[in-house]
Amino acid sequence: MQTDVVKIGTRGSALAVAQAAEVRARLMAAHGLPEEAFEIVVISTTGDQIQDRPLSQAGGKGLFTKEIEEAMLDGRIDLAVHSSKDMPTVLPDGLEISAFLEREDVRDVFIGRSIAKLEDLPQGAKLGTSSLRRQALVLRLRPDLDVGMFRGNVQTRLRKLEEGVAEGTLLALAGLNRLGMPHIATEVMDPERFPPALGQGAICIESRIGDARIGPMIAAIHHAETGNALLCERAFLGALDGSCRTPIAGLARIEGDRLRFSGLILTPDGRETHEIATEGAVVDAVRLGAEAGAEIREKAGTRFFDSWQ
Ligand SMILES: NCc1[nH]cc(CCC(=O)O)c1CC(=O)O
Repeated sequence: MQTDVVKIGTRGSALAVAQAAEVRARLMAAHGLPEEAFEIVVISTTGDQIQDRPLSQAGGKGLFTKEIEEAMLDGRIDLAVHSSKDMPTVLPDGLEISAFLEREDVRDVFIGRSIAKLEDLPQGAKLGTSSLRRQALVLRLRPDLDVGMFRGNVQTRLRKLEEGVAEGTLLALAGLNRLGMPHIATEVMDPERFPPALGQGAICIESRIGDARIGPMIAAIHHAETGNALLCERAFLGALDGSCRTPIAGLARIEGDRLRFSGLILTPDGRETHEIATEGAVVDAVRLGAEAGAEIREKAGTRFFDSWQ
């Protein structure tokens, strides 16, 4: 029954395809289905095509999701697998995030070419990253470093490092774990000093609202604790109207029925930072995140946000 094959849309990078395969494996296990019940459909996005400038300058949100969402609305795919940190807070009409998988390691790692630790790099050393958050966090710790653009998927960036384009780079440990290469990290960053992107380490599944076949299928693999943490983090991000390409960091942690959230916003040069910490009941996840966002906004003032432009 070819028409019943569930089509899973994803970007084409090795990491994205590994994430889609993980979702397929979980759906197979949850529903006792064979691999042939699913097809992984690779879709190229604007974010994948832009290699010559930082994504923060490419304009617009959802650079990694737009083409995939169009395919879902057209019925070419049935569900899409994304990294939560690449997901805008507002989705197109008719689509929703229907599940989160259990979160992987949330931490960033430093990968040094010949020096293992960020703090041991010589004065003025070159560090490559295309993330404004990582740029700002690095400059806060090491204002002397020469932080430059480093685009491309994980493999491309590692090749550039080998070629000596930079002395080091930073990546998410979750991605390295999923690619089976955590050993290339030379330093795991402490999330207190170097907080992750909102949503980091969590795979999410997007689908059509009200899809009677796909909706319940996906609900079976939802991880509630991760879902609640992400509700809080995405509410914080929504209140700041940001995306993963602005210098915002933060993390929600859940213990039992309690949720603790801490968030941080920085100027791109890392010189000015504002922090917020809050805690409350897990059932109030969205309110806690939204209030933290409103509060940090007020703390920082409009001049701070103007400096991002
Ligand atoms: N923006 C690219 C991206 N989106 C998600 C991850 C890592 C995996 C994750 O956070 O779940 C990465 C690569 C990186 O930052 O190292």
